[in-house]
Amino acid sequence: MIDIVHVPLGTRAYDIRIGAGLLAQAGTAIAPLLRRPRVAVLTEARVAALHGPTLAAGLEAAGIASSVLALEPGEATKGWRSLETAVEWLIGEKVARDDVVVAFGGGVVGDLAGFAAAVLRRGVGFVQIPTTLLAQVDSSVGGKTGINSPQGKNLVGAFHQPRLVLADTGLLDTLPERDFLAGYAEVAKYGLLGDSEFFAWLETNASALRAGDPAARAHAVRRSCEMKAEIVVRDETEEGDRALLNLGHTFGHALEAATGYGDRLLHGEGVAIGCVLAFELSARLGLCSQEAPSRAAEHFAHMGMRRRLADIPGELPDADALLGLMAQDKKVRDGRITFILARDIGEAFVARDVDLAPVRALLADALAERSRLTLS
Ligand SMILES: NC(=O)c1ccc[n+]([C@@H]2O[C@H](COP(=O)([O-])OP(=O)(O)OC[C@H]3O[C@@H](n4cnc5c(N)ncnc54)[C@H](O)[C@@H]3O)[C@@H](O)[C@H]2O)c1
Ligand SMILES: O=C(O)C(=O)C[C@@H](O)[C@H](O)[C@H](O)COP(=O)(O)O
Ligand SMILES: [Zn+2]
Repeated sequence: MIDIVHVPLGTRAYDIRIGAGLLAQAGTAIAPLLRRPRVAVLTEARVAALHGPTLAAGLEAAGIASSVLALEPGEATKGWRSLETAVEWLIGEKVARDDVVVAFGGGVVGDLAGFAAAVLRRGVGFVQIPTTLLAQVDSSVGGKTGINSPQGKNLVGAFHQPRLVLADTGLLDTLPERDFLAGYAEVAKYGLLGDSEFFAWLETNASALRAGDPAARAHAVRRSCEMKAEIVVRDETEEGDRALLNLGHTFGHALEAATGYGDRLLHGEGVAIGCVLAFELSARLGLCSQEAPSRAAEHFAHMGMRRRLADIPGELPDADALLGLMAQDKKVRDGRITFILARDIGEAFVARDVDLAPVRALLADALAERSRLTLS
C-alpha cells in the first residue's frame, strides 16, 4: 500500500510517497518531472552497493538513463570538499536547469545533494529518495539543505524544496540498529513537540517498529511526515513555528560540533540527548512537571538509546564551551539563543528569552553526572 502526504507549498508543492517497494518503480514516478530521459544520482558507497541496482533497474524500466556519483558514507561527507566534488561532477555531467538531480541516501546525502542542486546554475530540481528512517521521517521533507562547518552544524545552506520524495520503507530492512535508533529520535521528537497521543502510541508500538512491522513503520513514517509538512507549510523559512522541529537540536548540534561530526555521536543521538535536556530545562524553569523529562528519558532508555551526556564516549568540553557552540545556532536572535521548551509531552513552544544561568547549571550537572558514571 502506498501512502501519499502532500506538501501544499504553492508553486513548490510536492508529494511524499511512502510504501514498501517504491524504489523499483522510481522511474515511473520520476518520469513526469523530466524534460529528457536522464537523471544524475548523488549517493554514497554503502547505499549504492545495497540498493543501487534496484534504483538503476527501476529507472531503466522507464527508459531513463542515469549517471551516478557515490561519495563516502558518513557525516564527514556533509562538508565543503564533498560539495565541491558533487557540484563539479554535476557540471561535468552537463546537468541543466530543467534536469533533475536524485538524492539517494540518508540525511547526509539528502542535505548535500539538495544544496548542490540549489546552487548549481542557481537552482535545478531534485528528487529525494531517502534510505534511512531519519531521512524518511525528517530530512527529505521541508527543503532545508546544506553542509556543516567546523564552527557549527548546517551553517552553510539554502531552502530548496524537492519536487518529489519517494520513501521506500522496505529499504529500512538493511539499516543497522544504531542508525535506526538515531532516526527514531526524530520520530519521537514529533510526539514530544506536538502530539502526545503519537508519543503514547510510540511507547506502545516502538518495539514493533524496530522489529520491522510494516503497519507500524507505515504509521510512524506517515504521521511524522504529516506533522513536518504541516509545520513547514505554516512557516517554510523558519521565521517562527518551524523552529519547533528544532526541539533538542540546540543542545544536540553543539554536541555534534564538540564531537567532530563523526562516529562518536550521530545526529539523531544528539537529538535524543538534546530532547531530554530541553525537557529537563523546562522542568527546572517550572514550565512542566518532572514527569515529562523522566518519561522521555525512560522511553529512550527502554529503546536502548543514548539519552545522557554520559552516553557519549571520549572527552567533552565544559559547560561554557558548550554554550559557546550553542551561540552559533541559526535560531540566535538579537544575540540571544532561542530554545524549544515544553509545558508537557506534546506541548513544545519557542522561547526567545531564556536566561543562560539555568542552562549553564543544567549542562554542568549533566557533565558532573557523566564524570560520576564514567568513574564508577
Ligand atoms: N534537512 C533536514 O531537515 C534534516 C533533518 C534531520 C536531519 N538532517 C541531517 O541528516 C543527517 C543524518 O542523516 P542520517 O541519520 O540518515 O545519516 P546518514 O545519511 O549518514 O546515514 C546513516 C548511515 O546509514 C547508512 N545507510 C543509509 N541507508 C541505508 C540502508 N537503507 N541500509 C543500510 N545502511 C544505510 C549510511 O551509509 C550511513 O552509514 C545529519 O547531517 C542531519 O543534520 C537534516
Ligand atoms: O526541518 C527543520 O526545520 C528541522 O529543524 C529538522 C531537524 O531535524 C534537522 O536536523 C534540521 O536540519 C536542523 O536544522 P537547523 O536549521 O537547526 O540546522
Ligand atoms: Zn534533526
